[in-house]
Amino acid sequence: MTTTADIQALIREIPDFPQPGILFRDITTLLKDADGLKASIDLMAEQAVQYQPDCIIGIESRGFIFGMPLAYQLGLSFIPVRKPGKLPAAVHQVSYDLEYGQDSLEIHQDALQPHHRPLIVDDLLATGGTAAAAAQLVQKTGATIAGFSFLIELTDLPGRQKLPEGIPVNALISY
Ligand SMILES: O=P(O)(O)OC[C@H]1O[C@H](OP(=O)(O)OP(=O)(O)O)[C@H](O)[C@@H]1O
Ligand SMILES: Nc1ncnc2[nH]cnc12
Repeated sequence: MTTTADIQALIREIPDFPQPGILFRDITTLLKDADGLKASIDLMAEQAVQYQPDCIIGIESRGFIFGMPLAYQLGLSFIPVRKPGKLPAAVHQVSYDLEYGQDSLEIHQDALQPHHRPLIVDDLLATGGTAAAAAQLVQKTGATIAGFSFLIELTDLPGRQKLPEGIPVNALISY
């Protein structure tokens, strides 16, 4: 059986990427291990089901890697939250700060209805700027966020504090 400790051991650390002072948690070494990849999705799905989501939101781009298989495994639909200029129909947009820069995210205005309960999925929670922006996008649609699901949380950064209060947050692995 592949455990969370096994999964953690497959994640590579790259110092000073993409800029000095950042310790980059590289998931490509996990993704190229078939057992590690399967266990990551299985364990995230087992955990996420308790939030009773009715659809999955994946945040471009690493959030797609985990969000889509999670949606497939749980039998749910998938909604992409994308970087600016990629979605073709009318969008909501939110700007946010990253651990290393600034960016914007967009969602199609008709992606969610107010009765929906999306689970927001990403590979990693650092400062929380990205996930908080995705949450703001969901709020613009009137839907209720069921929870947040991450593979990795960097606990020395105040990511959780940036997320809306009272909504469950889970990460498989903490550093
Ligand atoms: O909690 P935060 O400080 O916002 O950082 C976390 C975000 O940073 C990374 O994405 P990045 O913007 O590097 O894009 P990518 O997924 O396309 O690599 C990561 O995949 C998260 O989405
Ligand atoms: N330290 C980090 N490692 C990998 N991805 C990240 N995204 C934001 N911070 C990161």
